[in-house]
Amino acid sequence: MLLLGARFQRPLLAPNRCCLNIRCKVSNSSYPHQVIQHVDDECVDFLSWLRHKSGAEISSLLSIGKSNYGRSLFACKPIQPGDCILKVPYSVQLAPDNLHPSMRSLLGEDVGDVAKLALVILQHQRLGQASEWAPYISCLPRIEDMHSTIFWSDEELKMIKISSLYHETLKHKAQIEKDFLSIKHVLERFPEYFEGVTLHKFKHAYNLVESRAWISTRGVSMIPFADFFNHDSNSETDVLSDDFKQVSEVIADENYNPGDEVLIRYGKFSNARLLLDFGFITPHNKYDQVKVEVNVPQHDHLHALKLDLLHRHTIPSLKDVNDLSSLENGFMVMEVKSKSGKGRGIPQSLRALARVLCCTSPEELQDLAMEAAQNDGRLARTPLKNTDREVEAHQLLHSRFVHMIENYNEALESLTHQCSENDTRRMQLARDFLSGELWVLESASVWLENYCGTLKRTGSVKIEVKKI
Ligand SMILES: C[S@@+](CC[C@H](N)C(=O)[O-])C[C@H]1O[C@@H](n2cnc3c(N)ncnc32)[C@H](O)[C@@H]1O
Repeated sequence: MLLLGARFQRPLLAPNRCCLNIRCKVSNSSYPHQVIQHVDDECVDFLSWLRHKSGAEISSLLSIGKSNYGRSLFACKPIQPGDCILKVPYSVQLAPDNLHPSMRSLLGEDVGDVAKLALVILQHQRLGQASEWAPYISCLPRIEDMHSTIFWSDEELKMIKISSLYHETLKHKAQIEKDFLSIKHVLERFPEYFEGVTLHKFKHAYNLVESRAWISTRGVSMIPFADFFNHDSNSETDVLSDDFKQVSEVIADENYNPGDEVLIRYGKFSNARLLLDFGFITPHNKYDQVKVEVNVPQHDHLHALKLDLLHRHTIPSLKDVNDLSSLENGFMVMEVKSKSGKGRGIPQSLRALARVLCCTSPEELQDLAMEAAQNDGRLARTPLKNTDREVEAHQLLHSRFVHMIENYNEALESLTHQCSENDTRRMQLARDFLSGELWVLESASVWLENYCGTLKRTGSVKIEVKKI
């Protein structure tokens, strides 16, 4: 979901999963999506309905059209940085408090806002034209047009089995099933609204919320019209919420010509997150990251000592996935941009773990513990004094990356064979997704190789000490 920026208050922090973070921008070329833009006839009613319902002008600068990304917003007049391009009052946003109190009162505390808002959508879907929200509800995509991995079949999911997204998807599907069980009694209690609502339909409504709602002071909100913005990870524009004026608004951060598609940034999301929540990925995503798991091997004769040392140096207050506290969860690696730079993109905590893994005696571990105590308490954050050991630690990481790269290449190869006859959108998504993760892994592998080579040549870690 999207995270809504706030103007007069700090933005609410997005929990692990959920909602969008609104920003906008258009690509550098002029009229980037103009060729395929056409006025979206289905939405003519929608705009006049929204204006009427809110009693205010929503936007005189944007029009609704279609692009490769589905429904989209285009500049219909010249737009300059600082222009307010859209204002949607809270009164025409859908939130969990739109759920009828008689339904809300039946829900347990464990039922989250996404599930509640999904119920609101299901209710209005059933009401059809009788719903006061019909013009908006009818603009929402059908399940057949949505590609979040939660909708992928087991066969399709196998295509991404190699990535941590596979397990994330299974976990998320299990969560949705749990939520479905928690609201099932409400479905049964109100058959006039929910008869025939299956898990499949609930999942559809659930993902409509996840792919189009913002976290707000009302919990989670669907913001009609604003949710027609598509995503560009390079964009800088936000949707802001003004609790005082009770409106959500978007301020342009650059110039747009009439006909340009206005794109926002939903958040600094990896492709795994985009694919899970929104059903697409962006090529060359600078926020892409890959989960790498490295553990202390069971057969290591210092297994217990190493685990103990690592856990003693875990800082519980840090929930950062790249802290040693997240050992069970792996480490998130991002693209390493320069093969000779500082290796930014590979978490320091992962390199620290590799240094610990390479220790072969209790004394070496003891030295690391003492060094940590003399510094900021963090373990193995500087290169090992013993250059051979430092090289060994990074070679260990390098071999882990090489292994993953081989597996990714194999997975991609098998997809290429499968795709020749029966290419589908999801296969293409799987291929692009895995290629993006492979790119990240290769960049890290090249850096590690270079680091080890330099260390071996110079026989010293002096330069690197400065870099870290
Ligand atoms: C908030 S909605 C945006 C409006 C949407 N295009 C529609 O037709 O209603 C988010 C959805 O738009 C599509 N989308 C947004 N940005 C995209 C992009 N950069 N590439 C591909 N699809 C995108 C995805 O289907 C996503 O789930």
